[in-house]
Amino acid sequence: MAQSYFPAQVTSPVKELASFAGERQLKVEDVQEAYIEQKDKLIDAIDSTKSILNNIRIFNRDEWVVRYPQFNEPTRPETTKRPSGRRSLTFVDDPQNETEVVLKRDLSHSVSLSTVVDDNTIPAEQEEETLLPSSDFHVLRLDLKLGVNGSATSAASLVSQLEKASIANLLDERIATSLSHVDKLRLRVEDTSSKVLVTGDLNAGKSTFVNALLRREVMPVDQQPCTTAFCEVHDAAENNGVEEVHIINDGATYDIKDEATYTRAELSTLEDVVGENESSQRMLKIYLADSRTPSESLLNNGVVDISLIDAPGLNRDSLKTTAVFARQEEIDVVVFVVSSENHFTLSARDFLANASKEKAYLFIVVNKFDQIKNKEKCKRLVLQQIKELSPRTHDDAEDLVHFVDSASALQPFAANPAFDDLESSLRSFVLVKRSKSKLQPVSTYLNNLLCDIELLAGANSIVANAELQQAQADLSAVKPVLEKMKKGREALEDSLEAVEEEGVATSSSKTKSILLDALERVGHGKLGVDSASISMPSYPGLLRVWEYARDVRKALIASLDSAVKLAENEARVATSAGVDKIKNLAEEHLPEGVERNRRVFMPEAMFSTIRKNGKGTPKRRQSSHFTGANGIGNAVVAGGVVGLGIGLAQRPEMLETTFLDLFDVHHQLWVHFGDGSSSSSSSSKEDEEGSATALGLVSVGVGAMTMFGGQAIGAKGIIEGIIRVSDLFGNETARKWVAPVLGAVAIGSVAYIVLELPNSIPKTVGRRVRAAVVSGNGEGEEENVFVEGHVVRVGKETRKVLRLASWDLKTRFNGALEERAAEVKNKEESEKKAKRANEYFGEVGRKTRQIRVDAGLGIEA
Ligand SMILES: Nc1nc2c(ncn2[C@@H]2O[C@H](COP(=O)(O)OP(=O)(O)OP(=O)(O)O)[C@@H](O)[C@H]2O)c(=O)[nH]1
Repeated sequence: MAQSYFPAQVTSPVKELASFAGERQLKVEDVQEAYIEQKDKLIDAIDSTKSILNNIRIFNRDEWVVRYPQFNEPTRPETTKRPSGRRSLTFVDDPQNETEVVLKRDLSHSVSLSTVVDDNTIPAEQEEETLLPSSDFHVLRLDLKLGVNGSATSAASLVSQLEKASIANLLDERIATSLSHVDKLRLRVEDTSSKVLVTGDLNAGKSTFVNALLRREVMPVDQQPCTTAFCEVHDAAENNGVEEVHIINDGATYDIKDEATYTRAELSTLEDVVGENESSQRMLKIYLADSRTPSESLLNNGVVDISLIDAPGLNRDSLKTTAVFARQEEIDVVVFVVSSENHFTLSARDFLANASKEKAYLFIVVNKFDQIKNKEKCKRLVLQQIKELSPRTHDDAEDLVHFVDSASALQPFAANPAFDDLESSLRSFVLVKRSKSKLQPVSTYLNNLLCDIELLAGANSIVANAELQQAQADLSAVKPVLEKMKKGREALEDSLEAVEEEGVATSSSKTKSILLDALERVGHGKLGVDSASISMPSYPGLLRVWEYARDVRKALIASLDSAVKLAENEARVATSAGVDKIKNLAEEHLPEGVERNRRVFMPEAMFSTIRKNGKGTPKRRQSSHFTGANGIGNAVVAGGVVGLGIGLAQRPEMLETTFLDLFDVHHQLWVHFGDGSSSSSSSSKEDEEGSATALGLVSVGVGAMTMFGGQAIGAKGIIEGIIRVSDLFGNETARKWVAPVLGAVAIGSVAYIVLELPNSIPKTVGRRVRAAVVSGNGEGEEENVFVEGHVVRVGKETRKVLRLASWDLKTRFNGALEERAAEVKNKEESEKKAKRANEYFGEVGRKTRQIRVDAGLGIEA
């Protein structure tokens, strides 16, 4: 079949000619059809390949850094159970990361690449197969040489040192080069021109033969050897249908569009032109209109634009030029004309010997056969000579050696089957030759290129798939964490707020109850708290009543301070509990891998406003409730506490003992002569009960007398007492009784007072101490500044600590949340990218294979 003109593989010239012999019976039309079909397929394949390559470049630039794979011998020895062709696939930018693959060769010489699961127990047939055409690159290979001391190290060792992006750039450049080559190939495939060089001995009838092929007497024919110019005959269609001669100017490269490169001449003047250029081996372009149908015409055959070159006859001068000419790549076929009368001359032998080395495609026309009488003998002799000169031509002599009479072929209506056979053979030969010389190299290059693309796509598919799986695995790990965090965020914030509020509430309420209780007790002359370190002084006797009052005051005040400390300790406990809760919340809400707050809460650092630096200079305290896990630094020294009545024992005014600590005149009067509305507190009620007798009153008046044993009392106090008493007894009757009554009362009172002092002093002092820390608002409403102040202070301190811990957790949580969100976003992008790349390369692989199938390149459908 015609198809066999285009075998998939390049065969040896001998085989080619043999195949040509087998196709002898083929009609020219079949050959033409097959040629056109193959040409169109190749053009389509070239266009599709170009589009794929351009697309890969864009994809490489915009979406995915295309990786360049390399295959090495396996690092592990192959087991007998394993299929052969095991290779380790690595990428040059990442040579350490090996993937084991199996390359299988099937009958169509394709190679399959199997992704191998590392587990040896998995049977080979379960392996997922990706068809790949080859194990190595042909066209897209990055052939880099690195010269070290004159020796080149392997390309692989160089590229492995390169960055992923650099390799992608190198690959891009390689693709660009390949694309421009493909463009050239396209031009080559599209170029339908084919040159047939007609040469031979002097006067062998070359011009006559060319004229016979053209069925026109165009080339000058002479008995004398004359032609020295190379006359290249083209279809006039190439010259806008105009028949004329273009004489190429000396030194110019002919370009039909550039008139400066040639001189025009009328076709009718060709003989003269040839004559004029006899001495110079000039090149003439002759444009001829061939009126015959494409199936008849050689020049205008509808498939290939054949141009015939009538070369000068071979002699010592022209031999070299013609030989060089014949070697040119654009010469598809050399037709050698030999006169049957003369056989092969020395020059002819020389030329043929060389040409058969260079060009296997020789077509031999033994001309002037009509002149030979003993035709068989002649044939035998000529073939014998051909056998010696070009055995391959001799092997295919039936097609390649023709014995004709060119002169008679020009005669109209004269049957010339030998010449017709020659012409038909020549046309087929030109086409077959053309497909070999033009289409086959293009097919081979394109096939190699497509195999490379397929390999590249397959390897990148593997990477993309691995990255996709990695991204999906990462996502399935990190996404639920993010979701949980997002969902838990509000709950965490609420919990933190609750912990803070609860801590503050507990601290505050404890403080309030402890201090109220303590105040209550102090108000009754008892120690605010039971403390081993504080005790009420024992009564030292009347004469040291002043010291007693002072010691009682000290003790009571100290007990209040102690109560404050107790409250603070309770707050510490509550705060610690809160901090622990926050820690638990951290465990509950912070994802793994997020560093927990490693600072340790130091409850003792609470309620200290000053810490000392190394030099002992007081310094404002910063957030030092927490210290580093190592405990270094941040040591907090509980220092003096000031403000809000804190550290009462250190406030001199609180420790000042006055006369009123012994006899609280104001209190007594207020109790008895006040408006009675001061019973808001239970303590004042008790005061009332305890002193609602005249004795209390009298004690005011005479109490001053007891002072002599102690500190001096101001005269004001005494006079005040006397005046009050005299006021009471202002009338006559009273005056009469006053002395004895007064005397009796005084004696009784003094006795009572003296006896009562150990009890009354603590109460008086306690009441006064209480009153000093609890201030009234002037409207009878008592505002417990002491308690409220401490409640606020303790609450604030608790809140400060808990808020700091909450803030820390929130910051960590939000940081971790943002990190996870960014990670998820990142992984989602990777997933998308890998997915897209996986699909893309899969599609490239499929398309590439389809192109090869469609163009009949290497693989069958
Ligand atoms: N009888 C006969 N004469 C031929 C045949 N072919 C050519 N001639 C004659 O041979 C002579 C030379 O023919 P050309 O065609 O000029 O030969 P050529 O090889 O072109 O000559 P150069 O280019 O000068 O070497 C002419 O007189 C032709 O008529 C043929 O087949 N039979």
